[in-house]
Amino acid sequence: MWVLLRSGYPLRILLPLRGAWMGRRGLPRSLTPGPPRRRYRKEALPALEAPVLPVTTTEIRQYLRARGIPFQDGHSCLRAPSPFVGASKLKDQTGAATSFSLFIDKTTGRFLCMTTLAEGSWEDFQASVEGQGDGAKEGVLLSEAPEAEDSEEVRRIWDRAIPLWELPEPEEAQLARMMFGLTKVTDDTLKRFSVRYLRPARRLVFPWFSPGGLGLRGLKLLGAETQGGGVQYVETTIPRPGAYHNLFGLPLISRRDVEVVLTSRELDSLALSQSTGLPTLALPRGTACLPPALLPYLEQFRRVVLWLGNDLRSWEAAKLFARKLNPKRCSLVRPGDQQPSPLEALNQGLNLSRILRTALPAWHKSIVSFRQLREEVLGELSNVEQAAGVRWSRFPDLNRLLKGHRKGELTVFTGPTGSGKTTFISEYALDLCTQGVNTLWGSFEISNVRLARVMLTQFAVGRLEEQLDKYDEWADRFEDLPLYFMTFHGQQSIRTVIDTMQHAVYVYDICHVVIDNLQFMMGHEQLSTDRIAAQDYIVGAFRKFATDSSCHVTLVIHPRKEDDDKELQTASIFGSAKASQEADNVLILQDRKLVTGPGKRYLQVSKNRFDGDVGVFPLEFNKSSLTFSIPPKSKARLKKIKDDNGLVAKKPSSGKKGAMPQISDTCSNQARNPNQPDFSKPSR
Ligand SMILES: Nc1ncnc2c1ncn2[C@@H]1O[C@H](COP(=O)(O)OP(=O)(O)OP(=O)(O)O)[C@@H](O)[C@H]1O
Repeated sequence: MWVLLRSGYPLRILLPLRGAWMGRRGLPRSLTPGPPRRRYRKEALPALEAPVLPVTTTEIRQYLRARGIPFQDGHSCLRAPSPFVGASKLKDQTGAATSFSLFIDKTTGRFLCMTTLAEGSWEDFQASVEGQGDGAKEGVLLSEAPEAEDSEEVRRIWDRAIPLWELPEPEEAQLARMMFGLTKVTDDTLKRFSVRYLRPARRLVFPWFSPGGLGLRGLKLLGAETQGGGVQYVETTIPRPGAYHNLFGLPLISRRDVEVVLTSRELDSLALSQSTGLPTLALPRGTACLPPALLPYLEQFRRVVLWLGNDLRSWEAAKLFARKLNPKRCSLVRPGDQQPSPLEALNQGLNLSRILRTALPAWHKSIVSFRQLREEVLGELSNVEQAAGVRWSRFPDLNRLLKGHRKGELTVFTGPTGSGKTTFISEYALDLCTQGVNTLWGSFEISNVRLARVMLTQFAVGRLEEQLDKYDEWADRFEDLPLYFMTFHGQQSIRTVIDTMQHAVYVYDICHVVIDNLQFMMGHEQLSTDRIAAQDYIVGAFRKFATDSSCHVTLVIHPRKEDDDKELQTASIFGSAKASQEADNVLILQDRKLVTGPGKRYLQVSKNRFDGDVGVFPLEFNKSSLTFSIPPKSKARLKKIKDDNGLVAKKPSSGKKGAMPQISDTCSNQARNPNQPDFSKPSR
């Protein structure tokens, strides 16, 4: 897990959260057996509190021009001669392709020198340029020492793994092929991609070679387990996922290749390469993210086809990644019965080249006709469950009402002061994050350490103070969640916050931003009319961000002062009606007793733009785990329906659509007792 470090302005500095509080387990973020990956840094790191100004593509260009540095415009990067390549080496190189070996990310300014593998921030680059004639004087090229522990492990596993066709027992080889769906993948294909098999663990082993084939930098191990008639794949990477930046298949790409097919699994790339002969690369973390660090390796391609899988999530990911890669050069293979994942297509005897020809351009004009939309509409209709978004595993009632958590929406959340808003929203976001929703937190009121402590307690569903020996175990698991924190504290300008969010979407493929709370962006306006106007502006900015970035924003807003004996309503949200109008969902944490029940808090869904279902359900706070999701078993659940003017008791209902709870292993005691009254949906 990483922290976005604030420095007054958007952030291009990243630190592992471990440094701040995770502590002891020192697994490496970057592993470099083989030639070390070099990271360029200034002699003194910038002080964390010093402002780091945001950079734009225009500024990067202006800077390069002003310094007389020639550059070429690429798809996601600018290319320039590398100051990190020795002069003699440069002289030997004639073509621009080799001498322009520095790739500068147009959005972040980060650079990578393909020749030396030096990398760093835009400030690092400027420092090296300004320190010239001898660029290395101003700074130090740091060879990141390979973590001995990991390199040894990589080497040990790799040496013990053997090619599938060298397995002594034909039955074992046959079984392994069947488990991984590789019965139609030839030995030759496995050989070309250097895939091995680790017998004792029954894992396929995919290597990560340094560019240029100079050494082994890491591994991915893939296990296959049968589950309910299907196969469940389990992945382990060394180094751990955050530092595993392997584009599997890269050593097979030639400089002259101008087209590539990106897949989300190594197995898919094997199938594609074998049946189409086209260059193909597998993304290191599937549909979860496309780290910008990989973009320089994809610059050479004039056409990129994304064929990421056969579900709506893969389709959404493909659209997001295409934005980063430059949609004008991207085409997307749409999931469908006749267009499953590449490996399945191979196994079903489908023609993969023909499927690739059906790929749709990612570039959309501003005005489209229904003809261009009809396939998307069909996709949504035939995948209603997936279109409803990611379902909570701890809050079945939220699934019942909201149906799921969808990209591009704005959720406004309110509740009385001190009622537990932060605590609840922390668990609500954590639940999604554990299911792979990349999450960015903006906690302006409580420190990240405090927040992380609450979240970790909720994650472990128990008090860690009393079992510190388990701390590392939980912390390690927690650290692998796609969870990031902005380090803002106290008042912030909305521009800075939105810039940071945009940066995080680009760098970490963030799909959910939680802002706690909006009042910290309102400045110090004293007049209430100014405050309301400021709030409207901020809500509008978050709305626009959610839509433009296809990212869900959950915004905590304080309520206006109300009589203590009144329930909060949508109209109780501080400010004008703008917040509730712009919001797709409005959630209210009520801390008054239900009229007929024992619950102390309950959650009210008072607006749901997706399908209109609104209603309430009780929340039982568990003080030791700080969770709301595990109610005491014995208590009767009472029912209410929501009406914006107050709460009205309603009879239990049964057999409602979407009433099935989602049960996870952390909340299996949540399964609803059919004899207990259900909570309602309601009136609209
Ligand atoms: N249902 C609850 N019952 C008792 N204590 C609770 C409950 N929910 C949260 N708490 C505790 O109350 C304290 C305040 O909770 P929290 O910070 O989540 O409230 P909040 O509504 O976000 O506050 P604020 O209005 O100041 O932003 C925390 O110590 C939390 O553990």
